Amino acid sequence: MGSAPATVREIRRAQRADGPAAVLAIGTANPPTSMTQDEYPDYYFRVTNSEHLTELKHKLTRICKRSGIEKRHVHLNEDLLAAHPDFTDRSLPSLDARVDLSSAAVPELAASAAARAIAEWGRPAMDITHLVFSTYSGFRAPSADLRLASLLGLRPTVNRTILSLNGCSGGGRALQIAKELAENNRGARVLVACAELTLIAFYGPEEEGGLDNILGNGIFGDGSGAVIVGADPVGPVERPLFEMAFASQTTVPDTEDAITMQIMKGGLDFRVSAQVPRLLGCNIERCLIEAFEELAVRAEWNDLFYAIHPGGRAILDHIDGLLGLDAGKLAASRKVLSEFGNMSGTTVIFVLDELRRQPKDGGAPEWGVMMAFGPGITIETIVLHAASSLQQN
Ligand SMILES: CC(C)(COP(=O)(O)OP(=O)(O)OC[C@H]1O[C@@H](n2cnc3c(N)ncnc32)[C@H](O)[C@@H]1OP(=O)(O)O)[C@@H](O)C(=O)NCCC(=O)NCCSC(=O)/C=C/c1ccc(O)cc1
Repeated sequence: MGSAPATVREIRRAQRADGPAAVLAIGTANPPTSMTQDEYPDYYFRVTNSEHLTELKHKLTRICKRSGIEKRHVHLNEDLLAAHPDFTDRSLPSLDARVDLSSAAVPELAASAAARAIAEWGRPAMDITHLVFSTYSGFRAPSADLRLASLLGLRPTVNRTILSLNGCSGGGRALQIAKELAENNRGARVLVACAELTLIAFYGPEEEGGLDNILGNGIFGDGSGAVIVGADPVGPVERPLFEMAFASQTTVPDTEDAITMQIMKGGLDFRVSAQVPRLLGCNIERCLIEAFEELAVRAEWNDLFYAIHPGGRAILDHIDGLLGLDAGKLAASRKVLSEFGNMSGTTVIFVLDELRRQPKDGGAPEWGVMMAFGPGITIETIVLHAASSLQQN
């Protein structure tokens, strides 16, 4: 006589993880070419044959000086640009060539970051059950996620999801999806990969308007970040870094036009309102209050650690001021901004990586928050709990 068959509810309970999803490993990568902010305006106006647009060059110089950025990495170097001179003029139909270049380069860059994350994780790539890939630079199917799975030797049954055009909130969204997958599938190990290449949106300055393009050229850079997410870590191999205690997405009302992206024949066209730092500033604290109320955790803003997407220096300044943060609270975000610029959705993964490396003189906060912002305006919030190994580090 066998035992009574399990109910669907019992089967479902057994399928779920016991513990919360946790960040188990992080890897990052950048293209080898880098440029300092001091040299960028001369470079940009020279390679786009636009030296005569002196007012715009002065504006880009002012933005570079005020950006809080020292250097950025780019895939589209001078040699590649010489082979694709039409990229400098967005009225020309250059989209095909841009898609060719990014379809090849995005998975390669993501594979570099993911290989580092997998090496740190300590388990074979074949143990990855799910892949969530976010990019604004890929417009082809099969997509960059399939190529990445092949480059890494993932199992043929890996569950793939690709997110496109989430912009700067892409990393935050991908991590939230990974949390859901890990907590709802016992034993799941989710690889989150983000890779962003500005070559899809690079073009020369325009005499009429085009200030969004000048802003973009002053602050955006290329990079890739990868994270392994899983619940119920298998010791001693798996060492959790951050547990993901709560996640939410908020759309700021009436801000659909504040950040927009659209694919055009000449590449990706983007618009960024000068009001973005203020609009975010007005809504950040409400997201934090709601998140910590859900958890019933009493939080003083200065008692938390922060992994904030450094969309621009002015955004970090607004958040610092509105939350009344002590000096250095946003140090990880500012350091990543300084060394790499705004790498859109992937940046927040660099910030998490920086955060876990920072010295914790005299102990570190137990609770913290990751926030990323993108078109919508969308605010992705994840409340993090530092694993014990990190608090003592
Ligand atoms: C570093 C900035 C740009 C300047 O610093 P500042 O302290 O405001 O300094 P100033 O007030 O002196 O401003 C310098 C100049 O920058 C100009 N500026 C100030 N924001 C602006 C503005 N959104 N537009 C175009 N001029 C501006 C500003 O008008 C001014 O021009 P001028 O008076 O002629 O010197 C700062 O304003 C800042 O960090 N802004 C936040 C930028 C921001 O909104 N980032 C998040 C959204 S970005 C996004 O969604 C990306 C999409 C994306 C798209 C394509 C990709 O390839 C990749 C990604």
